[in-house]
Amino acid sequence: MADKKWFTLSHEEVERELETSKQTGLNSEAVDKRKEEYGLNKLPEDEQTPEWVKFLKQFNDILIYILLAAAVVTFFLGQYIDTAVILLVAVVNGVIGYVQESKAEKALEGIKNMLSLEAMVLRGEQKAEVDSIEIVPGDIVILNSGDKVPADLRLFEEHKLKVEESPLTGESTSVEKQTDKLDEDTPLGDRTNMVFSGTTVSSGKARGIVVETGESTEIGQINRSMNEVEEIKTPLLKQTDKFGKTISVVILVLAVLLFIAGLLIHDYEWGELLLSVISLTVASIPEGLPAILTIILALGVQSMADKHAIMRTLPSVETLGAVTVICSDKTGTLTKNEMTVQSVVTREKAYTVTGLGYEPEGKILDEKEKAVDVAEENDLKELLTAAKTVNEADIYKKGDQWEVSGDPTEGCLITLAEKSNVDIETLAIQSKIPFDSEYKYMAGLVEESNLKKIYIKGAPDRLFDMAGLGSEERAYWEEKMSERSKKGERVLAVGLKEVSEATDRIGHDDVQSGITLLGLTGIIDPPREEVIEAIKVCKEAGIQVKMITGDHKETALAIARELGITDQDKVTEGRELDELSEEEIRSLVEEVDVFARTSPQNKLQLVGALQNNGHVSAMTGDGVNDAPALKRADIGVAMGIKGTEVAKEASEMVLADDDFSTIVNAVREGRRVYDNLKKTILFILPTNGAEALLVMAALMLGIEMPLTPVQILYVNMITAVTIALALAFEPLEKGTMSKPPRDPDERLLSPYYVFRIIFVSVLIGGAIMWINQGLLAGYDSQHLNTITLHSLVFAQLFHLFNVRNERHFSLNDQFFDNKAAFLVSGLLIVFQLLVTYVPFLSNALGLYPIELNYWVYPVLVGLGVFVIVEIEKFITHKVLKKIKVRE
Ligand SMILES: Nc1ncnc2c1ncn2[C@@H]1O[C@H](COP(=O)(O)OP(=O)(O)OP(=O)(O)O)[C@@H](O)[C@H]1O
Ligand SMILES: [Ca+2]
Repeated sequence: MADKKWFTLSHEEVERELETSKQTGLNSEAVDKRKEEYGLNKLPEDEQTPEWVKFLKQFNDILIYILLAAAVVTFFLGQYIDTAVILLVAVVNGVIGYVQESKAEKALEGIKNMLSLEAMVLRGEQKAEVDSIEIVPGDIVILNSGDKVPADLRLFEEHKLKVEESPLTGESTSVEKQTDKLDEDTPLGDRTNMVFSGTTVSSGKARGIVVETGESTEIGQINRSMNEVEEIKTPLLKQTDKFGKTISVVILVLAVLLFIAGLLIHDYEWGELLLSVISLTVASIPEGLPAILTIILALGVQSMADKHAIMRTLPSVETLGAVTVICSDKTGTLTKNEMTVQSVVTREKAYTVTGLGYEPEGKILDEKEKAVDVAEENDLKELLTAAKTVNEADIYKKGDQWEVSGDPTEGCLITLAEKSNVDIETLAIQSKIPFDSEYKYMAGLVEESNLKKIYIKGAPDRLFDMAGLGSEERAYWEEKMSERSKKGERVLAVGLKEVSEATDRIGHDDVQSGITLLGLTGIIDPPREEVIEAIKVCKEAGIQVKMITGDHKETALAIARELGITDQDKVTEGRELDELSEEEIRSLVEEVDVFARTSPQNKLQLVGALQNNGHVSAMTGDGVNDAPALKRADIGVAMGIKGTEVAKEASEMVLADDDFSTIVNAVREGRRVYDNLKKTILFILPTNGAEALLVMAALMLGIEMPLTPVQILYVNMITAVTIALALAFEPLEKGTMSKPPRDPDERLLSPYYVFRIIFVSVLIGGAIMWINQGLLAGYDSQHLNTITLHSLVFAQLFHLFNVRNERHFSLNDQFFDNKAAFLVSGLLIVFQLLVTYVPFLSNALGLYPIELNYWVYPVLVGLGVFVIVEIEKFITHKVLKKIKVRE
């Protein structure tokens, strides 16, 4: 169908052509049939990189090049076993890297599926949310502000629709749309009666008939994928990449120098010398490190997803751990978004309402607690009619639970109307002003017994202005509003305006004056209990929490105080921000925690100011106009439930449950992942350091090599791949969440860490030298090699338990929490026994099946390393603390 010019047809013709109905949509049989005929509504997957290319890519690494060069050299020296083992290591390393990368990719893929695009369609007379890949030609799609257009549509109904078509045309300004047919030669950018798959609705709403799906859509023909695949490399991994390159250069230079020194000082035979230098090179390369780091990140993303925080990019996992301020919406994030109207005030009377939740059971009582007859209360009756009419929500029973579809603020008004003892009418709306958080009200034009009027509901302060109240009247309403807001209730005002009979369209200009207030409704929205705890956690962790809400300042403050966000009375309104200079906002934002009546632009001002103050900010948002602030924030957080597609796309993280505590949990997870990445590096590098020292010492002293290249490779692989993996499962250290966030510019390897790596390398290397040259001097090389290998492995095994805790080792429950640490320790010991006593393996590695008493040495080296490093940690922390105190 792709060559059909749908825009040249009237929408009635399109309707006939596609055998559908604008009123009822397709029925399920038709949908099933068309799915078979046209296939799913998706673009072909991106040209997949073949698996073998992905595998070969693993070898495209300078460290591996060095290994391969070593293999070539050993081959020409006739050391075929060495060649084979070096090649084997390169291959094993490639396989591991490949498997890890596929795993990470799968995890991201799964998470992407969790974010699949939904679309609202009309099917069999019912509105329904469906996965957008299920959409077929002829479907009637309903678009709202913030939606992503799921297929190419021919519009037949629109209200102020504006669409951003940059994915298609490259133009970032929004295009206005209409529904009439167009000339055949209209270019793509001007086909205003169509909307195209992949573009987004920036404002307004519309309905259209699906004319093209999948590959036949315009975007499908351009063949650009809708979701670009995220890069797997994160800033941290890039940092380690660079680090790897630096190390390689250092190693190569060292190797050359050593080779020359060896020739000059000891006049070794050059072949033998070359072998030793190769040992050094191989020893110093941390082959397994990159793979381990990737898997730690991928596991982190996975565990965040399990906790309802869906990360859209891998680097954000690291950024999360550095967050210093969280800016949150109020409604639905800090509160439950379960609205109940508890009171109504009109010009003359005040009423209370019984019942909780959306269940339409309860009574409207007067001041004497007597059920009122709504038929006799004119203002109340009209208020209920207006509230029910200018309303797009619905309540329905699901099991024994009453639920709301649409905006809960509107749903509770339906429930209120249902509690009336007389039937409240829903009038037909002839023209409407949809709700927009910029304007904070919503209105509809209705006609009742030949009288035209506008019903309006929205923020009281806005409606007061429109009503042009006298000072006495204003004082009356302000007091009624304030009474309720101070209790944390959300107050909504309802009003009307009579208009001339000729009016058939309304806009914002028509409601700026002449409104008659019918009354106010006081709505409770209880805070989420778990948020109180989450906010305490933030405060302890040095993370500031700011409430940025569209609600009234007294309501905002009451809720903020209840949740513990602030204990002061400071609150700033959006319009006050508009008056301030950037400098002033920067200092204000450090002092005020509650911002009320804000517009989406205010959010952008606030993130900007926070960032200029050096903060790393997380910012929540749900609407289209929140997108700029979400993009600007270091971690944009979109709501999974009430958020729009545009908001999700602009953000780094999506909250599956819209809950503030989920953000805090994600930050905690971010800190854990970052700590474990650091610990892994701290753990792995001393293996290489110690080996390099041993090889260098042997060369310089002119003694026999303590390990063969094969043995060195074995040690590197076994420590990196088995023991280090345990660190991925290390729980968050106690006390991490009572420390301030890390400096975002902090280097992965702090000077202290560099010291620690050198210290432990020297410790292990020194201990082994002492055994070889002192205690067991004169023993045959097979014994010595075997004991050296076991000593290295045992030293690292014990060292793992040093690294698990930043401060000092203790036998708390956390120690036992990481089952993986014990599992790998057990496995490692079994491995060591196998390679020593199974003849086939010990031959391959060149090990000697040592007598039992020799095991004393490796165990003592391990224990010694453990104790000394613990002492070093203890002293260092004392010293560091002193330095800090003095500062
Ligand atoms: N459906 C609605 N119809 C009319 N007015 C509304 C509606 N929803 C909200 N309002 C009014 O607009 C104000 C701002 O609403 P908005 O959705 O921007 O923020 P919010 O939901 O109150 O708070 P938050 O930004 O914390 O989620 C509300 O305080 C209310 O007075
Ligand atoms: Ca909001």
